[in-house]
Amino acid sequence: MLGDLKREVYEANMLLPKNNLITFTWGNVSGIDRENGYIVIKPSGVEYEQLSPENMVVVDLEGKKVEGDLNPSSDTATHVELYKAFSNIKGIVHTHSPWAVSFAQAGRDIPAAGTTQADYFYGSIPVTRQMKKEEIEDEYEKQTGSVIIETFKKRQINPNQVPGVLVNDHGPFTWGDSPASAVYHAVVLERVAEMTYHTMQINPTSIEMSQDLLDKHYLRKHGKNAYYGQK
Ligand SMILES: O=C(CO)[C@@H](O)[C@@H](O)COP(=O)(O)O
Repeated sequence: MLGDLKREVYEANMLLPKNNLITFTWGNVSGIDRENGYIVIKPSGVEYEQLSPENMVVVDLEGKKVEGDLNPSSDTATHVELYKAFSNIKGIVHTHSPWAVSFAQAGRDIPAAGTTQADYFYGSIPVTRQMKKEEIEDEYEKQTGSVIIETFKKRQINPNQVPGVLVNDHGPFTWGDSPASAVYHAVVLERVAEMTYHTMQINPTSIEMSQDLLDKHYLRKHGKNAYYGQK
């Protein structure tokens, strides 16, 4: 079942170590078949060299395993919540990439400081609030998803325009219209976290880019009159 999606998700997982986003087994990619209501995700705690299309795990939209010998990623319930809430996304990535984690642990957004970020994220990459004791104790991974969704709702951020978040004290989640595009956004997020950290050292007081330049760069790639790249 879902052979093509398993291969796609496997290949997207393998892009994480290739792009230096992974230490040990600290990360995961999933993809969704929305027509049939199935999610394919990396197995939990398995070394990247041991992964294969065949050992990807299939779960339903309740996070229940429907195919696979191995346990699904420990973050499966977070992925499920995000797929349910953000109806356009088709791939999700979680990593512990160090620059993104640095902002998450500091409880700070990554502000939109320049065009590298503006090409992919239409504004700041938000950080969630800290999780409460009861959220940590009961259905922690599902509650992690809920706290992400709450952040986007409360701050009126469109997840199609800002395809990533920092979970406070934890790390980044990104998404996209395929598993590979979610990885692409994870790479961009890590690079802009590093650049922004350095920018903040040079100018600690004022680094936000102008709204005009943010609009120009985001919309020339993603607006209805987008013209960046080839047709
Ligand atoms: O945050 C954690 C573990 O604390 C996980 O995201 C990370 O190690 C990846 O776990 P999985 O191998 O996907 O279960």
